[in-house]
Amino acid sequence: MHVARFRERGIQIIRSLSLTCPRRLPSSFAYSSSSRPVAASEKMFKKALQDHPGSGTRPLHQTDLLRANVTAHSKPQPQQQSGGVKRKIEVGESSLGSLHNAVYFDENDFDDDLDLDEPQPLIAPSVAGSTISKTVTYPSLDTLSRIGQSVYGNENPTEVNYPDLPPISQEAAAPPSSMVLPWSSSPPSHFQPPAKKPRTLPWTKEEEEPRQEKKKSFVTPKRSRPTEPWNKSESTIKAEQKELRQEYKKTQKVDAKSKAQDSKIATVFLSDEQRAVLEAVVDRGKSMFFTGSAGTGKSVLMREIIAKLRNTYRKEPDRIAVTASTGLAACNIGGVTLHSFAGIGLGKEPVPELVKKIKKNQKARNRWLRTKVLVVDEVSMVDGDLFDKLEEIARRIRNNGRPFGGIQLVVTGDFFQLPPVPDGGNREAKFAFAAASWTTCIQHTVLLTNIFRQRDPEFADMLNEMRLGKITPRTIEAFRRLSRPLDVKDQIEATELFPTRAEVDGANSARMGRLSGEIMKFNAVDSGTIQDPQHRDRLLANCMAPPVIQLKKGAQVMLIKNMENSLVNGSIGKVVAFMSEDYFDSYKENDTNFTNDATASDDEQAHRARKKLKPMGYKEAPASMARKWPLVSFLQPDGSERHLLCQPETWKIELPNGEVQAQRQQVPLILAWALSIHKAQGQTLQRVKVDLGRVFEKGQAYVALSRAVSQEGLQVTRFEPRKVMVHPKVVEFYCNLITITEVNKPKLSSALNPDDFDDEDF
Ligand SMILES: Nc1ncnc2c1ncn2[C@@H]1O[C@H](COP(=O)(O)OP(=O)(O)OP(=O)(O)O)[C@@H](O)[C@H]1O
Ligand SMILES: [Mg+2]
Repeated sequence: MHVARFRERGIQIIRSLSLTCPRRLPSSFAYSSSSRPVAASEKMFKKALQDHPGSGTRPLHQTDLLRANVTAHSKPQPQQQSGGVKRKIEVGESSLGSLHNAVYFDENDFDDDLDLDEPQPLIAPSVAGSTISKTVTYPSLDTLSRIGQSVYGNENPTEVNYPDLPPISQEAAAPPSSMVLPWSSSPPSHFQPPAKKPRTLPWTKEEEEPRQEKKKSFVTPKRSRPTEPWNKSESTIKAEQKELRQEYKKTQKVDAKSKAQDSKIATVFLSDEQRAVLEAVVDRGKSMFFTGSAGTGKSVLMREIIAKLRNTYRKEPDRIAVTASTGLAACNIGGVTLHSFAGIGLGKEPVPELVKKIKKNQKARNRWLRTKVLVVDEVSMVDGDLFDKLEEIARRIRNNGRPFGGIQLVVTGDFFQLPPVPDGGNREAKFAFAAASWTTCIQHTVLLTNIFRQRDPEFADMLNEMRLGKITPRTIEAFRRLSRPLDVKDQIEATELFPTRAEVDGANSARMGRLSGEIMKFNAVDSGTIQDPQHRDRLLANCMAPPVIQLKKGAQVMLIKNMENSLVNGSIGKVVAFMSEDYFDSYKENDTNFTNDATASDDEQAHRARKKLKPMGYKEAPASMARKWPLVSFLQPDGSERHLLCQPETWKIELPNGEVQAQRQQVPLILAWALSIHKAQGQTLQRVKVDLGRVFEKGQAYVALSRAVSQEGLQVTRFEPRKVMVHPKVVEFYCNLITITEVNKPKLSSALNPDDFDDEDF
């Protein structure tokens, strides 16, 4: 229904602010793809063979390179490639890891490259190129499979001293956070012995179930049995690292398997404007920036684009580089930071030095050479100077004078949200759109306008006013009215958002302290190809999943992985028990045997439950298998509960070639009484409480408030219009966007006229 409503509100596609076509470039940019890189690669290869005559590889001939070019050009979006990379793929054994060992490149081998490959100084592409004015036509709606891959990691026993059985007494959790469980709600049939049939997943039959059956449902994601111990020996770790280096190959094999898992995520029907972007990127290979208010489905669209691109390049996964401005954003989309992709460290040095640095690093150099599509998420936090540096690096390393060295850019974000982090100096943040090369690299800019997160148009308009920094007195009043406490009828409290981590930690530990009951500690298992523990820890510091999480029964938690259509990243719930997977299976089938008895202790209840279950065929798992995991009750928008046994999931920091630099296995939960605004960016929350008193950054107030789905679910305290800070350059950028395209002029130009931003209302 809301789709129809949004259609009424109109679709506005903005066709580029100054759309510069890279086709007509100065002749110095029309670099021919063939001779120099080929010569360079052959020389390097010969040198490698001389240095390591026993490597047993055959030399690469011109025909190989020709064939490589033909292969590359037969792809849907052909781009010029340096022959230097094909050498690495086609020589020697099939595995990239073993090839790396066999060909033996080390840093010094590339000293020659500096002479060979250093291109003539390239002049930045002219902005005054020809202008594309391509009309985007909308396709009809279609079913698209949604991604949101859940990767089930292996489970390993920790050293945690777990209690024997799930603590289920109501007393154990101090009011008001404890949850009253509807233990006796099951029909008598649930007293029957567990059916001896293979485990089925509740969501697959959800449609057929009568409505009342939905009241409470149990979910155990399908997962493999534990295959490796929690504590690993050194040799196991080494073997695992070797395995990870070759994982990109395995990824191919398990493709079908992971697709099956994805199917539990509901299919998303992209809106017309989302589909238009998807087609322009995937089918026509356009470099695009798509933007829009919070909740317009940018992330959903980006996930869809990545899935489609990965499918297009399924035989060469390293052609797609998935990156984001910050570690947190990168971890959320399974990519790496832009810095990490580029191999530039902090990237403070001038471009020639950075180019030398990259050329000495074979892996980084290959990434630049192999990449055909560079995805950049949360671009509002990318520094403009960094963008320019990367653009020049791309041209130099790839010996290709086209914008960004001919790499297709797929960029998203909302510049009204969090800005680039200042680099410590006095320099004011420079946005990516202010980069000299921005307009040359981005062929189309699309403004998404359908807001999905807030279905109430009045609330969506209030937030849009806030986004633009132009708040009417009526909206100010409406926000001030939201200072009342939320009317909450169940056990899930509003998540408080704070600007600083210290405030978040303080709020969460205060709430944990009020709960009685045993603390359960879950340690993450980290691994990856990066062996230096400090380096790995630095990378994983940005992971949504913490290294250690302490939980108690009654703790409010947020799910940080997409599990299936109604249990997604951002779902809020309460821990109701801790139990093993086997125990959960019995619990699922016989939940009335676990009926809550306020007078009995946890141990007594568990003993009773066991006694009842024994004659029904329940066998207690051996101690090694009996690891206990948090059982979380998630409240669904329709008021029903879903119980999920939260077993460890995997987060990866993965380079485009499939190399997993670092990975973390941890239960997919974080404490959610309080959350930092930074961590909340990108989330959709049903109940939010925001105190704007300490907000200090431009865009911060907007990010915080726009997480809410409705006014009923939002409490705002200390609302002051001056807390709603908007960067004037961002306003100007979006004004130009509208002025140039003149799409939907009457509606949007009145909302975004630059003269409106004189602060008269403040
Ligand atoms: N085509 C669609 N159909 C239905 N729901 C959608 C669609 N696209 C997005 N949504 C839903 O809208 C909500 C917001 O989407 P998403 O997080 O992608 O927005 P966003 O633009 O990335 O927001 P933000 O700027 O805050 O990160 C999510 O709950 C998502 O599931
Ligand atoms: Mg997003």
